[in-house]
Amino acid sequence: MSGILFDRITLIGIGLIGSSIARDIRDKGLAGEVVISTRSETTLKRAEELGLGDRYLTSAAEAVKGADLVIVSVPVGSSGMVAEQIAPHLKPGAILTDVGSTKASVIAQMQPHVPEGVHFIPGHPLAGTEKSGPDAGFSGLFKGRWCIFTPLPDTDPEALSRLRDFWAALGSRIDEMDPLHHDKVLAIVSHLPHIIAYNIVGTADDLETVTESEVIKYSASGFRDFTRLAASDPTMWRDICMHNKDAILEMLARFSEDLSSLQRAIRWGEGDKLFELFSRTRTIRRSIVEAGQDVDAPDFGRHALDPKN
Ligand SMILES: NC(=O)C1=CN([C@@H]2O[C@H](COP(=O)(O)OP(=O)(O)OC[C@H]3O[C@@H](n4cnc5c(N)ncnc54)[C@H](O)[C@@H]3O)[C@@H](O)[C@H]2O)C=CC1
Ligand SMILES: O=C(O)C(=O)Cc1ccc(O)cc1
Repeated sequence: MSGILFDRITLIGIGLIGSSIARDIRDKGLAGEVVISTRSETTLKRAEELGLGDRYLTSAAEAVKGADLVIVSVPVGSSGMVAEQIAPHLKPGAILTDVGSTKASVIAQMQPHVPEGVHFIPGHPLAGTEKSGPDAGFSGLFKGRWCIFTPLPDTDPEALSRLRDFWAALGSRIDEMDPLHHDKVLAIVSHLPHIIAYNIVGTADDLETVTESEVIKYSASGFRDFTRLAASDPTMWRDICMHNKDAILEMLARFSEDLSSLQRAIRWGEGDKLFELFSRTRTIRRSIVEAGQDVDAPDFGRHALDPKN
């Protein structure tokens, strides 16, 4: 138990991320009241069955009334529409935040709707899995993981400090970044790996000389890791690709160049070149493990690797 940080918290979108936040709020007693809104009746009903909040509404506009903290957890392509719906109903002094995987586009979509007196602080917890929906969430998802804020230049320090306290109560480590820089960093560490995974699994699926049953049967190798990422939600990843287009294309150009160089080294039997690259990348992995950011870190890794998930 951490104690009440906000009298009323409204969660818009109750999928993997929204429901994980809801579970932590409930378990740690961080809010006087939790109001949940999502546009699908079925998802809302499921959230109620799971006991994720105190009140459940399909209308986001109704749900934000009187809320001290509003957290938008919807696919990034829907953030502008949600902001437009809720804007006239936000309480003066309220904090409005999001969890979207891209930041410059979310800011461009949401900020024009945010009324004077409401503190809009964009955020992104770097924690998740390939699952989606309210059943996929779990408490402790954010423990030991980074949460990056990309505050706007005139952000109220008091509001920022309250939001930092909230994410700290969920166990997150907190950083701040310029939105465009965030989008570049995430393009290489998160968006490209997913795109590469979608691509390699698609390539395997298209092969004429290797059957689908062979791919499934023998995939207990490197390929298996790619299939986990490639099982991620299509709506979410379509939106990320469309809303972080420039940074992703920049990283893909670099990636393709480096891949061509690797292809050339293999073609010409340049063993030393291959050995040098594979040794360099190995040290990156070691640094990640040493920093506690590998899959065996906190609850995230164990959950994601559990065959039931
Ligand atoms: N899945 C992950 O690993 C991570 C996702 N994110 C970001 O978090 C956000 C949510 O992702 P997930 O929870 O994984 O997705 P999800 O698919 O599990 O849940 C999305 C939720 O948004 C609702 N929704 C969709 N459009 C809506 C609208 N117009 N109005 C109201 N509700 C709407 C859906 O009904 C659902 O409840 C996305 O922006 C994603 O980029 C951030 C970190 C990690
Ligand atoms: O499942 C994985 O490996 C992830 O990388 C989850 C994830 C997806 C999107 C984000 O913006 C942050 C984390």
